[in-house]
Amino acid sequence: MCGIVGHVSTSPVNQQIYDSLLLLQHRGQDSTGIATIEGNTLYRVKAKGQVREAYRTRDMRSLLGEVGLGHVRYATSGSAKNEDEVQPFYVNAPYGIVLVHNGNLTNTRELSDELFNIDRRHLNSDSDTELLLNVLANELQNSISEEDLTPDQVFDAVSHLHQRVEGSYASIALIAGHGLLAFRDPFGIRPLVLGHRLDDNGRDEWVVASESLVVDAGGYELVRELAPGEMVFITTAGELHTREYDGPTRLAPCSFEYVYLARPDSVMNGISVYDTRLRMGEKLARKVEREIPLDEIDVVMPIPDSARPSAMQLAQTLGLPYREGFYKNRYIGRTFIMPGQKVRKKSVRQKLNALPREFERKRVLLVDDSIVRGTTSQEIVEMARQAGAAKVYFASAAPAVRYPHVYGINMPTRGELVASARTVEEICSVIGADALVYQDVDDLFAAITEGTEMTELDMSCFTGEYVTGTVTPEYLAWLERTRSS
Ligand SMILES: O=P(O)(O)OC[C@H]1O[C@H](OP(=O)(O)OP(=O)(O)O)[C@H](O)[C@@H]1O
Ligand SMILES: NC(=O)CC[C@H](N)C(=O)O
Ligand SMILES: [Mg+2]
Repeated sequence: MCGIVGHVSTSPVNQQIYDSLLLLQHRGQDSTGIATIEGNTLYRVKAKGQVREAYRTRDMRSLLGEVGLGHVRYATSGSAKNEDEVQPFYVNAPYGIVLVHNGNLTNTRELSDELFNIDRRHLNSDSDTELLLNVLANELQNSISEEDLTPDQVFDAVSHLHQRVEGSYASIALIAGHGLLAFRDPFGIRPLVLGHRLDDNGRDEWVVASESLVVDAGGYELVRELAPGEMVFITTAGELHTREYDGPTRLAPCSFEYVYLARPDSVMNGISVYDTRLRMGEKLARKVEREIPLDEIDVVMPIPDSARPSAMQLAQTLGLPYREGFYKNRYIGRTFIMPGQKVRKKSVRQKLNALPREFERKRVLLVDDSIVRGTTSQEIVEMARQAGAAKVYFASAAPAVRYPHVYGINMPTRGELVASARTVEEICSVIGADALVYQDVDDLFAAITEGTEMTELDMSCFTGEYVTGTVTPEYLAWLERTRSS
């Protein structure tokens, strides 16, 4: 899951994009890029690392114009180390297009073949985003008529793209001399919101972003979430055009956004991420109550940061004391989205430190939002014991992650998942806990959708059922052979 943002403004846009990217940093730490357009000229700066260290003043000054986009990357295709895959990607025809993408395409092999053998396009990286951009460029080239580019021609091109591309994609592109295009895949797997504000002279300004907190922080009004398959085109003059996709669509957003990826102060598909995490805590509390006698738990503790709302609510529901026993070094990023198991393992110890006073002779229930590779839970259980805990129980606000995630979260192989092919007892012994409680799949579904009209979620990493239906055992085996993280 990467973070993407696009701004159509009435004043220079470089600083606004930078500020928005800082707010989306939790969605990707591998690399970042910004592009702007002024007239027919495209400007672009890309760098590895996080937003704060990536851009210099002279880079920012070189980004001219009042329309632009930005990206923070968490690689799911190709490699985090490859500089050629840092987004935004660029093609020079038609017009000059740059594009950013959050998501992961699942028919990359077919697309590569078609683009090379039929469309005669040269691709120079292993990034699925380069494929997405080239499909867009090709379809745009085909839909342009004699007169200059119209929103309808742009929308026709995206409709054709929807027919060719499979997997997940929320995407923003700049078309030089024309405007900003945004679109969401027909299953709405990855998020994308639209915001609006008026400048001091009453002129329209727009923002499109992965999360609503960017809209709030920039002083915009949230217009709405883009519908599955929907396309938005905003001209450089700030005129908004939208079109629904007339092919088949279904809203099945990624449940992992609510569990871990998104910031709790964002609202996704009309659902507050914070509220869902509270409800996860409530439902998990009921399960804990059924599995561990409550008089055997002295204290409930969160694994900072993401588990805090769930742990707090769990403690309150059970009437147990809530304590913070682990302290976090705020200068270390999120460990799960770091590339490579060695660096992830080392970072957990650097990131979290146990406060012995909270552990000595206590029977503690540790709560995390999820257990994926088990990197965090193994280290944490050991740290709790070293700090003097008498018993260490562990509860996960998400169900067991047993299957690869192929829609934009980097867990492509079963082998790396601690819960794959293991029973709960076996996982408990791997992480070294005295008891382990997982949220039930139905309870997670209810925690996210309760009180809403949402009927479907992508929960594939918990259930093995992939919403796009194109993820075959052969594809998963190929993914395992070609990608390990
Ligand atoms: O089982 P694992 O493979 O270790 O993955 C799961 C852990 O990784 C994430 O934390 P992370 O440190 O990335 O971010 P956070 O500070 O937002 O909780 C998540 O919140 C879990 O704690
Ligand atoms: N996490 C994402 O959204 C990744 C986007 C794209 N697949 C990449 O690897 O760069
Ligand atoms: Mg965590």
